[in-house]
Amino acid sequence: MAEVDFSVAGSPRQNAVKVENLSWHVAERCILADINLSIREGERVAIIGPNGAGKTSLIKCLAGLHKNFNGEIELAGEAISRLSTRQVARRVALVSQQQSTAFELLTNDMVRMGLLANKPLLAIDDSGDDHRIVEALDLVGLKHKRWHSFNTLSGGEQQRVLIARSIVQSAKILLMDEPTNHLDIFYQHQILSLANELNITVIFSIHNLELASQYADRLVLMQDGKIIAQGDASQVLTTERLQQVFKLPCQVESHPFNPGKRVTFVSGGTCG
Ligand SMILES: Nc1ncnc2c1ncn2[C@@H]1O[C@H](COP(=O)(O)OP(=O)(O)OP(=O)(O)O)[C@@H](O)[C@H]1O
Repeated sequence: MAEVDFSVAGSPRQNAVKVENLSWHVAERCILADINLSIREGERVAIIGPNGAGKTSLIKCLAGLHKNFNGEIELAGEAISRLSTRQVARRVALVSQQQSTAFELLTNDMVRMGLLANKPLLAIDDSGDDHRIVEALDLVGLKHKRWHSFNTLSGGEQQRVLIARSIVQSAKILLMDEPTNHLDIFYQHQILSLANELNITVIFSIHNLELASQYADRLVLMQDGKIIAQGDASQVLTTERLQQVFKLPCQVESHPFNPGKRVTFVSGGTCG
């Protein structure tokens, strides 16, 4: 299958992320191969693809969680392999799939963790820190839950707290691994709009192709650990390609209410 070229003519913005010839193996198994990707500052990129395609693995590589990869990953022009954990945390915030904590942490504690990218672990909070936590919680509409136990919040509220954490972290790249999982339709839209309103680079993996096309400037389609297409929704979400990747007959149309695509799969059918 031919790879769709993606280029932005005359863009003055520098790359937030540049990935060259990335591969990642576990034991003898190749999980990611031949990954090449350049993401501009402020771009919103959705990583899509079937189960096991390598979306989470790629996001973890970009977050600095997998260190034993081959190839090169640059964050704002610096090779990730030359950055300390704290330096990576100053560049990248990660919202991973919603998880309860083993400890009884308060919402405030979860958000406060974002401050640690920029200050020593045992440093005492000053009034500026306090203000930033409140401001971030206010932005995600959860100031009133500041002193509640994180584990008692709903899935959507927990995701918003993790976004508040990334706001106080002040990273210029937000990575989100399936941020809409377990969320109702309202919160799915709310989380993705909120992320886009931050005006930073946002890279998220997602199964819902319509949300991907609605909220991302660019889609990156993965299959079997490789990028098989990237570009805007019209370039990537073609009937032929989706049928080949998802093994179901489908129809792709312009969405009637937003600039994205409407994709309908026919259940029970077989394809490819
Ligand atoms: N640490 C690991 N050790 C061994 N295999 C792994 C590891 N991490 C990922 N894999 C394997 O790599 C493949 C890709 O996994 P990954 O979680 O990246 O896919 P994904 O596209 O995010 O899938 P999903 O849509 O199901 O979340 C899977 O087959 C998975 O089992």
